[in-house]
Amino acid sequence: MADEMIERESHKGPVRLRRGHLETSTTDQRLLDSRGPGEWVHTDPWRVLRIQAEFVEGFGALAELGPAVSIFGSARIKPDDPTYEKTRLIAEKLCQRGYGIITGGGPGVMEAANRGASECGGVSVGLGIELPHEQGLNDWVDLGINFRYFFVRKTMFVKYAQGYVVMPGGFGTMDELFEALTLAQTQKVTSFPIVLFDTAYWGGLIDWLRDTMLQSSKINAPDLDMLKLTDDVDEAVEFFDAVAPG
Ligand SMILES: C/C(=C\CNc1ncnc2c1ncn2[C@@H]1O[C@H](COP(=O)(O)O)[C@@H](O)[C@H]1O)CO
Repeated sequence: MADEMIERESHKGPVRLRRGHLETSTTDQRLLDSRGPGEWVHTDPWRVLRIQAEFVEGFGALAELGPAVSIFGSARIKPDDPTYEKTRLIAEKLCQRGYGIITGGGPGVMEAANRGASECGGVSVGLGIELPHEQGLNDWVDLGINFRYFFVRKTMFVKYAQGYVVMPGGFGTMDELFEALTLAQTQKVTSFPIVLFDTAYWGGLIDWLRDTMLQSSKINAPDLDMLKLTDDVDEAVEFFDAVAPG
């Protein structure tokens, strides 16, 4: 009888192992008994798990955030720059209207925005990013998460904000602005108001978008409708009334 010849068998989920396929140790034993070479932690499959873990941490920490506005702008301005005080004021006024403030958690405009929110007693979120020259989160972040991956962090800015305020800034700020414009244009997000604050700084860009990009049919007129260009703190804040909380 064939059955009599089978002395042992083991199961791995739906897989049945007999004779030469039988293993002499358990999965737990193999995990705990050996360290083995460590290069695999630098492989893409392992990175995928780290990326997944970052999404899980971010979604978990921000799930109950409530209405919020993300504020972007230069990491390089100092507190004596007039933009710093304007940013602080915008964050404070948004906070008084019930919005939490989300920033990149760094210095400059980010610090000013977190400061405005924190001093007003509101929700002050900083989504930091691991950089070669570590800056750490600014002192006014009350709920902070440090990300390894830019694209995971950028998902959080969009997902947990009802709109953006974009202060004068450089490449990082432009990246955040144009990602939101692209997501809205392709209808990946709906109703996403964006304030561009400081007409002297952003006016040239708006002119170019309208006179060159739109004029040569690379975008459509409604693509520009969600942008509000202003120098006025109250006007900037009131622009979000269309999506006001409560
Ligand atoms: C270069 C300096 C600090 C870098 N620290 C940053 N920390 C957090 N987030 C940052 C940092 N630098 C850029 N960002 C992101 O991009 C936007 C600002 O970039 P820009 O090029 O200055 O416009 C900002 O909104 C962040 O999300 C200064 O010592």
